[in-house]
Amino acid sequence: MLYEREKQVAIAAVTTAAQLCEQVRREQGSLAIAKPDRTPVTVADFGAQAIICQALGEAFPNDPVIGEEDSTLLRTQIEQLAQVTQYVQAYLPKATPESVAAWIDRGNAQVKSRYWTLDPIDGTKGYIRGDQYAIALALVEAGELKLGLLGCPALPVDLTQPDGERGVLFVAVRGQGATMIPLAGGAPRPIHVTDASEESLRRFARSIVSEHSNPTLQEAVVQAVGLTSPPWQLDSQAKYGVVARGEAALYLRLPFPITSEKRQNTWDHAAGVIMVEEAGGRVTDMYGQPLDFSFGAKLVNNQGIIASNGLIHEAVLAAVAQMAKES
Ligand SMILES: Nc1ncnc2c1ncn2[C@@H]1O[C@H](COP(=O)(O)O)[C@@H](OP(=O)(O)O)[C@H]1O
Ligand SMILES: [Mg+2]
Ligand SMILES: [Mg+2]
Ligand SMILES: [Mg+2]
Repeated sequence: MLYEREKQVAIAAVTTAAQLCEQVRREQGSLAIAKPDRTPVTVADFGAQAIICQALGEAFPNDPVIGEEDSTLLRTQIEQLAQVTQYVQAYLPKATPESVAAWIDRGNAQVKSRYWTLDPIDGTKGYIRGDQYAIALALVEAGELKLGLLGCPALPVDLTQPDGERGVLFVAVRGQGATMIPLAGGAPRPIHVTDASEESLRRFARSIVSEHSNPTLQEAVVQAVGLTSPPWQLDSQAKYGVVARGEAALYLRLPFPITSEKRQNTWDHAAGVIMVEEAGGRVTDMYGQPLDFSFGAKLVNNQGIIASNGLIHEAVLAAVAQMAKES
């Protein structure tokens, strides 16, 4: 099978990173430090990036990784660097503060035709709050997504059973479909988007942090296309997983204001996009253009995200175009 080795290395690395994140959350709770842009980062973000970059570096030494974190801030925080090193040593006993910082910085490479993109914790604010987060890893070749993984340690296997089993790993390979595997171990199960024929599935997914998108406009759009059930509000790319496995018909992430020039980070979307596509859905920007992953860190050619079951995509695009004209 194509990408079999990449898939196995990535599954092992993301699973290990998920264990590290859960252990740090149990032991450190909401502890975080602020980055220069004032967004939070934790010992677990750094530890997960170190674990995954080390594994990718060993298996695919020529592949660059474009990751969210770097070691600049961590190198000035001796205590936190020591803690990250200690957590990483549970899996890599020879790790030192210097090697941990170097593994983290493997995630700041220059983009090449083939590259990996990594968000060691997507939804850090959710992670700190005790809610959803995802470890997101994807492989891009010549601008096309080939492999995507979303480790979601806190996501219920079934969203309607919030007290049931938690912890899933979503895996998608181009042309081979999307699957969900219990993080505790078990067989992969194929997943598919919903046909949204049942009232209960006429739901959409949105961020909890309202500043990350445009909730007012999004509400108007979903009303216009008849997604009248209350939304799933989730941090992180778990939203893409929920669309891919058919629990929501749509994930909308429209910019605020709608004319904003800000661009999305590649690592906030790559793994989620291939998950929805391989589950039978469709993902475009708010103008209906495919997302262009050929640039590296930013989706410079795209604005806004629409990830749907495919069936309602054109109706959503039309509603967004109408709202954008009016606003
Ligand atoms: N003003 C903004 N607009 C859009 N995305 C933003 C944003 N500020 C932060 N983000 C991104 O939103 C991500 C979380 O998204 P969500 O709201 O879906 O959970 C963050 O990922 P990290 O948590 O990895 O930093 C961050 O990259
Ligand atoms: Mg992110
Ligand atoms: Mg992150
Ligand atoms: Mg962040």
